[in-house]
Amino acid sequence: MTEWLIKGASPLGDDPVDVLIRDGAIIEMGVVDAPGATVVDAEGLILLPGLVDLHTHLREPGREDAETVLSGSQAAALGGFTAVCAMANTDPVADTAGVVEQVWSLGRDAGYVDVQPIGAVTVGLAGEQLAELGAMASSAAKVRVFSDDGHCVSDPRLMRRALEYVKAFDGVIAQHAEEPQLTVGAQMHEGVVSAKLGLAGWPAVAEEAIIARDALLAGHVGSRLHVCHVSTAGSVEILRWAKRNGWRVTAEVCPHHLLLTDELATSYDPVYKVNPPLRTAEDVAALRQGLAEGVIDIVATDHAPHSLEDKECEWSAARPGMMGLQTALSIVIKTMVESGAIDWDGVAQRMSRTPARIAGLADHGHDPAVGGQANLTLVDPNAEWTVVGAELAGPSRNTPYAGMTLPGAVRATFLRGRPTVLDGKLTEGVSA
Ligand SMILES: NC(=O)N[C@@H](CC(=O)O)C(=O)O
Ligand SMILES: [Zn+2]
Ligand SMILES: [Zn+2]
Repeated sequence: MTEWLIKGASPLGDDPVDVLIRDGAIIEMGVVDAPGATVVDAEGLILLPGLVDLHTHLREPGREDAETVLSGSQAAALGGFTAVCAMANTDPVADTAGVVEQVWSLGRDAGYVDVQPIGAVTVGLAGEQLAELGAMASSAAKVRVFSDDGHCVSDPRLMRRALEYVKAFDGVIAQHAEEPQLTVGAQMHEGVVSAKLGLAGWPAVAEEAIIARDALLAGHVGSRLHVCHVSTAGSVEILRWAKRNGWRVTAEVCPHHLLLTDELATSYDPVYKVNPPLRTAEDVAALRQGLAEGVIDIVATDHAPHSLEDKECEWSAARPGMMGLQTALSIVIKTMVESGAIDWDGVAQRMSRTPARIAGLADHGHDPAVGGQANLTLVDPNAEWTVVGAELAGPSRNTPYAGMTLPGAVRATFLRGRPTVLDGKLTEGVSA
């Protein structure tokens, strides 16, 4: 088997070392000479544990015209990820052992990242009847994260039962926090800009009310709650309160909510339409602060590719969601690292270690160390690149960052000791 020698990389920004990889594992770190090994020149590059995304939409089965497990896996590898959690809002919905096993094996065949399926909480995401959570947990896909994402589990009794049920196998319910009665017809954040544009608003309280309720429920039954795509300053306050109470609540923020605001809707370009919506500059500041403090635990992409027909249309007809896998790390560098709010260790914490722990992915989220599995990412912190929608992996191109020049570029990604990306380009993958 091929040996790989990464030369002169800086683990988490520390002093440069060489890293020798064989049979999927790191076998030596320091000043290493290995004549037979293939050398990867990593001078000036940061070495991170492979990134882990807790919130990805892969669209297969059902909307392969927008993304497949293969194309989404490739986008993930290019973005520096070694594992992604695939959301359940596919067609058919991932609400049975059969569907989650199918997605899991498609991911393994694709061979670019570990694809860990998320199971639906309710049958068909309909919010009426619990799905077969136990069967999904004991399937080959070993599901631990359950979510009706795209929809809120709004019935408090059902939410309580789901939280209680997953306790048996240390599962977690990942909630899309949106009180549906408060967002009927909503098109964008409810505020000054929506009033000016005459678009129906999605108020902050619709998110905050559900987070507060679910935190109370999770505290009451002693279960794990994860809050998806936190978007408001008020939500950060509620999470701070929940954590102070010692409840088992974790939360994620998406890159787009760390950078973009509702002002962008004045263009009426549906590329800026997303759930929850882009909020105000005050919300953006509070989210950055919450992420720096650890009140918000992780960054997750909510990568939501959509076909051209679903996105290149008028605002009200467009589907919500934006692509994010290939831009996530750069947006985090731009919003959090360049400002000094977090360092590279902080990036590893929020984009690898903690998401791996929440998802229960034992092989991921470990700092580079001798004996450990080689799931690694090499980043050039000084590179810049300009985003072009048509150059992103997969058939969709709904990126809100088109034309922006972003800092930081992924140069290589290793999955179990084999490169999925080298020199910033995809390899053949690591299947077979
Ligand atoms: N975020 C979005 O705007 N859309 C997501 C669903 C979701 O994450 O709620 C999608 O599946 O397209
Ligand atoms: Zn959602
Ligand atoms: Zn989502």
